Order: sequence, then structure tokens, then C-alpha cells
Amino acid sequence: MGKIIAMANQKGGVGKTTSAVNLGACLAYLEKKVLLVDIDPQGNATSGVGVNKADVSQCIYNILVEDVPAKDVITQSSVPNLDIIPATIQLAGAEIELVPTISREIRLKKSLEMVKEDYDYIIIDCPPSLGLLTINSLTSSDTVLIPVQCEYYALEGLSQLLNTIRLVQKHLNKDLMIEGVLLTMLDARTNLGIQVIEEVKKYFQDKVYKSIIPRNVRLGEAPSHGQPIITYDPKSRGAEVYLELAKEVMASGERVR
Ligand SMILES: Nc1ncnc2c1ncn2[C@@H]1O[C@H](COP(=O)(O)OP(=O)(O)OP(=O)(O)O)[C@@H](O)[C@H]1O
Ligand SMILES: [Mg+2]
Repeated sequence: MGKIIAMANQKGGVGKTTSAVNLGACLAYLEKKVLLVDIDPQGNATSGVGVNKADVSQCIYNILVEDVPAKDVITQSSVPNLDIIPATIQLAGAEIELVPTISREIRLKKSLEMVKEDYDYIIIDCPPSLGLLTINSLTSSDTVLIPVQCEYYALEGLSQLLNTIRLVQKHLNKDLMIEGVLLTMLDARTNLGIQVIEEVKKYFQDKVYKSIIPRNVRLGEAPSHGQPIITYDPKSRGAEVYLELAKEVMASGERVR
């Protein structure tokens, strides 16, 4: 039975997609069967694993709004063991179209239940908002992984996210847990980064991963080649650290079980 992890933070550009793609690809590299779910209309996770959005005939929109079964939408990525439910710009309308529909918060959950058995991990790349798409993701998930960028105001907005998580726990998914907090884009040359690490650790304590993602040029380049870092440049520091993260995620799952 697969573990479903939502990669969420409503703040834009903190490394959600980079982490969803690269954690997913590293778990796949470690021989886990992984499904990446792109639920962001920007579709960056989709193109990040080598799927051309222009060639996508059905995407997550059709699952959420038209009840198309997930298995009809799942596509193979450029990476062995890594499948994807793609997103295209069509999804931009879903947030509004879903408002008057029945069971609008549990549509993704219902759909993923049908394929959960086929995977070890399902990773959902959320959009930068706390709207219905993110609510659907949190409702479907066993845990939420929160990427936090190592910059000034890193903790700003996190109380809103934690509040949304609490509301989802209360009304929609009582078993939702925090998987962990991932520090991203650390520039080790500055004192600021070190201060942010201390601040985030004070707040989230042992929930913070030991693996801290550095700012790494190769990580920024890989998406434009439609590849995760583990295939684009396996020897880069970015690849090493995402592989360490994948091992941490696997180890913590084993502790819980
Ligand atoms: N560790 C890193 N080193 C260098 N560049 C990075 C790193 N992580 C992310 N980036 C780059 O920073 C930008 C934002 O990252 P990403 O798209 O992963 O954030 P996001 O939280 O998914 O953004 P959004 O909220 O728009 O969905 C991208 O251009 C990405 O390639
Ligand atoms: Mg993103």
C-alpha cells in the first residue's frame, strides 16, 4: 500500500516542484515504484520529468472535474519506476468549476484510492495556494512534506499552512501527519542561511530533515532538459542531497510502521 505525501507550501518558489520531482526520482532510483501527481496548473512537475504538455490529452483536470479514472491518465515519465499524472493549463479552471460540485474536497482521494496499491510512494506537487486543489491534496495524503526556503521571512505564512492542515485534520482527514520540513536553496556562504536553519529547527524540532538542499546551479538547469537531477547530473551535490533525503524519507516510514 503506497504512502501518499503532499508537497505543500502556499508560498511561491520555495522548491515544492524541484523537491517533488527529485524526491520522486530518487525514490524511483532506489527501486521504489513512484507516482508523481501534478496538481498545479503551471504543470512544472509534468515538464520536469520529460512529459511534453502539448502531447497530453487527459490530465488531472479530467480526473477532478470529469471523474475520469486515474489509471486512464497515468503516463510513464522519462525515469524508470516513475509514473506521472500530468497537469496542463486546463487545470486553471478547476478551482472554480469544482466549487458547486458534490464531494469537491475528496475527489482526488477517491481517485487515488484506486491506484494506491500499485505504488510504494505517491507524491503530490501542490500549487502555491491554499485553495481547493491543495485541500484535495491534503485530504488524499497520509503526510505533508513542507519545503521551506532558507531566506529572510522563511517562517512567514507557515502559520496559515499549519492552520489549514489542522482544519483538514478536523473535517476531512483526521490521520494527516507532518512528514517533515525540508530546508531548500541554502546558500552556505551567507550567515542568513545558518540563522534560518536555527530558527526553523527551533520551531519544528526533529521534524526538520538532516538533508538540507543547497542552492545548486545544476538543480536549476535540470527541468529545462526534462530530467530530474539524478539522471541529468548524478554526480552533482544536488543529486547527492536529494538521494540522502529519499533515504531519510524511507527510514522514517519504516519507523512509523
Ligand atoms: N536548490 C536549488 N538550487 C537552484 N535552483 C533551485 C533550487 N530549488 C529550486 N530552484 C529553482 O527555483 C525556482 C523555484 O523552484 P520550484 O519551482 O521548485 O518552486 P515551487 O515552490 O514549486 O514554485 P511554485 O510555487 O511556483 O510552484 C525554479 O526555477 C527552480 O528551478
Ligand atoms: Mg511548483
